[in-house]
Amino acid sequence: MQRRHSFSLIQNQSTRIIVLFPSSYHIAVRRRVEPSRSRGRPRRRAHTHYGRQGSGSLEEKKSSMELVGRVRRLLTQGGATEDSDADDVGAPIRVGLVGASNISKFAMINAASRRKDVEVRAVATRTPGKAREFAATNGIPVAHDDFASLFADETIDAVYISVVTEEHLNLGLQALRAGKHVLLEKPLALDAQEARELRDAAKEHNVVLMEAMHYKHHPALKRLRELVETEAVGTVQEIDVCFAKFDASAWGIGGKYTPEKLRTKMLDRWIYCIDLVQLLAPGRKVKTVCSAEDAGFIVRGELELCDRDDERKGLVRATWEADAQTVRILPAWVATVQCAEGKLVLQNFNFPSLYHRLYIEPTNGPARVETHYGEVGKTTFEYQLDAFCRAVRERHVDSLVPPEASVATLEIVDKVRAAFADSENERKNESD
Ligand SMILES: NC(=O)C1=CN([C@@H]2O[C@H](COP(=O)(O)OP(=O)(O)OC[C@H]3O[C@@H](n4cnc5c(N)ncnc54)[C@H](OP(=O)(O)O)[C@@H]3O)[C@@H](O)[C@H]2O)C=CC1
Ligand SMILES: O=C1OC[C@@H](O)[C@H](O)[C@H]1O
Repeated sequence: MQRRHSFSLIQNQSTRIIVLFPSSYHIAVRRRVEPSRSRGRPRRRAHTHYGRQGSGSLEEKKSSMELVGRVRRLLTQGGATEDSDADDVGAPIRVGLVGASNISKFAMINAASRRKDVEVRAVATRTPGKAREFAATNGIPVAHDDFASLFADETIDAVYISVVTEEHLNLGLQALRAGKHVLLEKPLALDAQEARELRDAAKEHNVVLMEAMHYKHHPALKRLRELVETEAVGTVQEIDVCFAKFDASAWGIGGKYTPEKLRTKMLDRWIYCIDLVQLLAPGRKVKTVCSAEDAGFIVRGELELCDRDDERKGLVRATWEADAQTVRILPAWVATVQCAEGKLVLQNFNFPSLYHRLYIEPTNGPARVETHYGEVGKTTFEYQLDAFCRAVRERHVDSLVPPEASVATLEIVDKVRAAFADSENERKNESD
């Protein structure tokens, strides 16, 4: 294949070349990483994936316009169409926002505006006045200056919590105990024990608890799972996930994180890597954390996953890396699944509704590329809201996102954290 590089960056100690050509969705990522300190083996293969070639054709222009339409749909409110959701499901679900966050605009306000069966009725913030301002800007009828009065509001059926992760347990428990259904931003909690407490409270109060892992509900992810499950290119051998996005604060722009804050900030990104590994290798348990390294804005890990019943059968190696420090124009959110008879690559697994490419590359056969946008432009958050509404109406959370899955993911996170500590100690000992 002929390569066209429109933009490239060579960056940082771990050698990374990023090539981007957003107007034609041409994103290439090449990574070459030094051998792992702990095992002396290369942590990653270098790999490159190129989208469609060329630019300027009618088809290119059409797809650029489609991209613009998808971005607009994410950023704006819109009316419910005639055939949009459940007219006959009875009264709308009345939602309260816990936190006046940016993400709540996309994940709840804009998503709800496109359906008739959800009403965003109230918002609460801890900072007096902020809720009123947010309500006025976003057309929300009720504003509360504290969370307790939102939880006590009997006109609210469900809440969407999108405040800092450190507060998920506290506010999640208050909401569940008040009998509200809860859509709780990812990561569900800081660790597995907190997640278990939330899961148990939801059960006790017979309400729905769903983690807002929006990406999972998109058709592109469903297709990737189907290809894995049907062994389209053989059994899974290795899963490699990269979640990388520039963060200004990593460079001291717009405020610096404290070391504590940095840890949760990065967890809020690398949780996706572990979550995706879980999604693609369901029912497996972590046999070993081969290596794990937390270097602030770059967090890496390597796991061995084994079948629950038979450790010799189907060992899968999973590697992942989250990076907020590399300068990049577009995020690199890439999942690579190496199978016995080929490879599957999903570019932009995190926001597939904006753009994505799914590469299917059999070892002995022609490679192909697929896209799965589902309903034109429908965002990952709209798919997520479909699932949440279904869960509320049926009192049953989708098999993609039950609280057990969040607990299982955080159990792996806890193991990885323990390995971080080991690798830090190892490094200290080496330098002494
Ligand atoms: N699904 C997705 O794509 C995304 C999800 N997220 C998730 O959303 C959540 C919030 O993200 P983040 O970027 O940290 O949001 P922000 O730092 O923007 O905070 C959002 C809200 O949190 C409130 N807040 C901050 N600290 C506290 C506290 N101690 N107690 C109560 N409220 C508090 C802020 O209130 P105030 O203004 O009054 O300080 C603000 O309303 C996280 O769980 C994150 O993982 C974030 C981005 C994207
Ligand atoms: O959930 C997220 O996805 C997008 C990221 O930019 C953000 O930091 C994270 O919270």
